[in-house]
Amino acid sequence: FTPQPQRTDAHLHTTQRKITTPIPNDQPRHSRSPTNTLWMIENGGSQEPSKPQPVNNSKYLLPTAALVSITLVTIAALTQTLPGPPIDATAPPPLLSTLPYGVAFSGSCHPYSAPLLLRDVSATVFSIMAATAFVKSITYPTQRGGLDPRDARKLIHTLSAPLFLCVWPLFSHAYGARVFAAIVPLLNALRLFVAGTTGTGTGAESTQKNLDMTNPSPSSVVTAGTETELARAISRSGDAKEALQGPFVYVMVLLVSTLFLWHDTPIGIVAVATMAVGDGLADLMGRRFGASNKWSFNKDKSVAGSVAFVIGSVLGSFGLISWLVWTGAMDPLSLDSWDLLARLLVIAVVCAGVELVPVVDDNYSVPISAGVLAAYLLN
Ligand SMILES: Nc1ccn([C@@H]2O[C@H](COP(=O)(O)OP(=O)(O)OP(=O)(O)O)[C@@H](O)[C@H]2O)c(=O)n1
Ligand SMILES: C/C(=C\CO)CCC[C@H](C)CCC[C@H](C)CCCC(C)C
Repeated sequence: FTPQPQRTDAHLHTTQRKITTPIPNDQPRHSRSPTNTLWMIENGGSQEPSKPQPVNNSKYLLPTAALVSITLVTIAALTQTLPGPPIDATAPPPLLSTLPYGVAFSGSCHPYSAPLLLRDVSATVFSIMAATAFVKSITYPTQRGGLDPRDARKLIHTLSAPLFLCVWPLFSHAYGARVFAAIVPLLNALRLFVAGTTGTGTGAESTQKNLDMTNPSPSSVVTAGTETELARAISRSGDAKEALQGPFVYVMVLLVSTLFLWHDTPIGIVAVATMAVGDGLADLMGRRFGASNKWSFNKDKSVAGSVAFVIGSVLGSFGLISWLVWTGAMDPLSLDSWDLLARLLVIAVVCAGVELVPVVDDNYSVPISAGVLAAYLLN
């Protein structure tokens, strides 16, 4: 018990004392910091501990960033900087078409018409709202102890990207539609960046850090915004800074695949499905059924997890390719279904091996390996 110097502050009309109590290790993760610093704020001398009410000052981040990005891309489309539908629909226009003034390079696209623009803006707004609602549907129960954070992290990992690719048919056939779609992973990358860099850490840490009563300005009060909730729900250790690791790489892979591969080719689809569904199911199934069948060369991972990886990758890739072809978003491949499944199986088995390599971050190695193999075997 270390009483702080008595201080009253006209601004706060309170005094405070710091009580540090060690927390046993069997306590829930979020309270298992080395010391659970509990700030007691005495209001008028009462000894009742009271937690500061968090101020969500990041709730305007997502809508503001969404409005700015959609406005900028719309202006690009209206000024013909962003190209519309390819003139020769049988041949995808060159990559340069998506770059600013790229249509001048290729000359192979119509202008962005108003109906196409309205469709792509609407699809973007819907996807942003759906992404926020989907993530919230997992972080909300996790924040209240209804879901193990490790399962929450992997459920979001497994489902986010496939669900995003499932809404791709909502976007138009304009070449620039991929730039609108790329706004969705870009905004989530921004959310993760803000959560990981604003030091909103775990419960005690953020309380201690943000309740700096030497500077009782509103900005020093805990900012428990949705970004903090998101970062804690997808963090293995409870440290919000983890949002800048696996999760950030995941959405950047999704951004690059959307912007530069889109559904012109199966390469990005296979890379994303292998990263999301394959690696996600490997974790979820491996942690449950892998205890007795660990690999001899990598005791952290199991045969059960690798089998789940292969099955998830094949079914995820095949399912998403089939969906995009069936909805007309993607041209049919020149392979029949069994040939496609066989090639996807080869890609999945090789990537399952890559996932077992302990010295490389599988958030990079798996999608890159899947994309290179898909370019060779499917394109
Ligand atoms: N082939 C695999 C892959 C994973 N696992 C199980 O899932 C856990 C987490 O797997 P990992 O890929 O290491 O996930 P993280 O690295 O924690 O998550 P991320 O890839 O998102 O960073 C492993 O400890 C193991 O219990 C497994 O049994 N077999
Ligand atoms: C926890 C993650 C990886 C760790 O291995 C994944 C983080 C995912 C982001 C928090 C949210 C990504 C949302 C997608 C870009 C869009 C989904 C849209 C869809 C319609 C639900």
